[in-house]
Amino acid sequence: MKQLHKQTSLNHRREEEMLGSSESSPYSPKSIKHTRSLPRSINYLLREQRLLFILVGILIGSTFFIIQPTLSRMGPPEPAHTFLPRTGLARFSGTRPRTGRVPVGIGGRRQRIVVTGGAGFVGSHLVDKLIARGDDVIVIDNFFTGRKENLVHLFGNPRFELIRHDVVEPILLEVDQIYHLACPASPVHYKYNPVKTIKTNVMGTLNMLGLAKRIGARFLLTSTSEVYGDPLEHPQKETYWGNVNPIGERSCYDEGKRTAETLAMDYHRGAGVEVRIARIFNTYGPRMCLDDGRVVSNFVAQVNGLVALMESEHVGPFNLGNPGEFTMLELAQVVKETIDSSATIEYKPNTADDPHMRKPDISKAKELLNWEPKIPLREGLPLMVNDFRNRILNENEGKGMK
Ligand SMILES: O=C(O)[C@H]1O[C@H](OP(=O)(O)OP(=O)(O)OC[C@H]2O[C@@H](n3ccc(=O)[nH]c3=O)[C@H](O)[C@@H]2O)[C@H](O)[C@@H](O)[C@@H]1O
Repeated sequence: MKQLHKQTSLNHRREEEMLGSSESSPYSPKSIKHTRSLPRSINYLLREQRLLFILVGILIGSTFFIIQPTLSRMGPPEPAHTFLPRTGLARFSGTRPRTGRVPVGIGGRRQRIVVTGGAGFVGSHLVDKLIARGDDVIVIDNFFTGRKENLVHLFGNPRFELIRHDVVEPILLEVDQIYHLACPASPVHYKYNPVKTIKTNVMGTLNMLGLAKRIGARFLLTSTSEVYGDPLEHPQKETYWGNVNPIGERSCYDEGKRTAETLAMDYHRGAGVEVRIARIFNTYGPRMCLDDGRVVSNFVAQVNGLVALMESEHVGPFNLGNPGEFTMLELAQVVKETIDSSATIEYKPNTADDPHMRKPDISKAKELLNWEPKIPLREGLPLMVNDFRNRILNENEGKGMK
């Protein structure tokens, strides 16, 4: 009963509302004339000057869109590189404008940079250079051959971060540039676990290229003169395809780096990633592993070449090395003259697949990157040897920090 009563009074109220809206509303006396002749929406617009508001809105909107492009042209030049907000990831469109890149250190904003293998010999010098330039640097290293001592002077610097991580596992970071150096580089180290060396070169490079693609970062690969193998062309230009044994003891490194180059180029062509490829020739200098065992030929000046390449508009590959050629006997002579006159020379059989001669043609780096090595062997060697001596004398060498 109660329910029936409720329903009846509800219907009654609805009827009243309907009547009221069309005939007896005390709130819209002006509209009564129009309601019968015009559709409801037009009637709504005309009522209380809604149309005027709409027209003013359209006028403001179109003024903004006409003026906006002019304003953005008057603003500071936009760097060609896409900078990502710290809070979000963006995808590289593949058609980024290449003009207007502000050279780093000349009024540009500081960059966020990842250096994989940054605790190593070349990597740690590179990190020093980037930090000195004012960038934020994140080092990723699994400390296979790298050492915390190489970076200890940066601990506590708010622009420096160190992450213990193996690049064979993916990692998600937001940065503007990736220098990918992580890889055991000396034969004693890469032959220690050849399968892991290949894995680092393939999976590690894939992961870092994938990251570069995802966040729109520029990616630099440190490849090596080993991609030329035991060269049949001398000196080696970047156009030379090499002579590499695919099944030898050194193949894990040589072929690993060749594959890394292939991956970089495929990400570049296929996914529009901005890649840079450097082929480093044997480098020597302070912080080199004491047991490195590689023949010295270039002081760490290569680091400047890496930065010049990263900031350039050239993909590469670029040979970064010293074209000054010397035999092992000549090198031994320099050591005797500049470091230890009592040193004696021992003759030992060569290791398998060791290249018989190698000499970079660096015309391309000279011309396009304005780079060439500056420190002659006689000056550079004693610097490295002093560093070795200090480290051997230091009781903590190799202990505690690793
Ligand atoms: O001259 C070259 O061709 C080489 O130069 C450097 O190598 P380098 O600094 O001389 O060698 P290391 O001192 O052994 O540095 C390699 C770094 O990579 C790190 N690493 C190695 C292996 C690995 O799986 N993950 C990883 O982070 C090591 O711990 C170390 O810090 C580059 O790191 C190599 O990529 C390049 O091939």
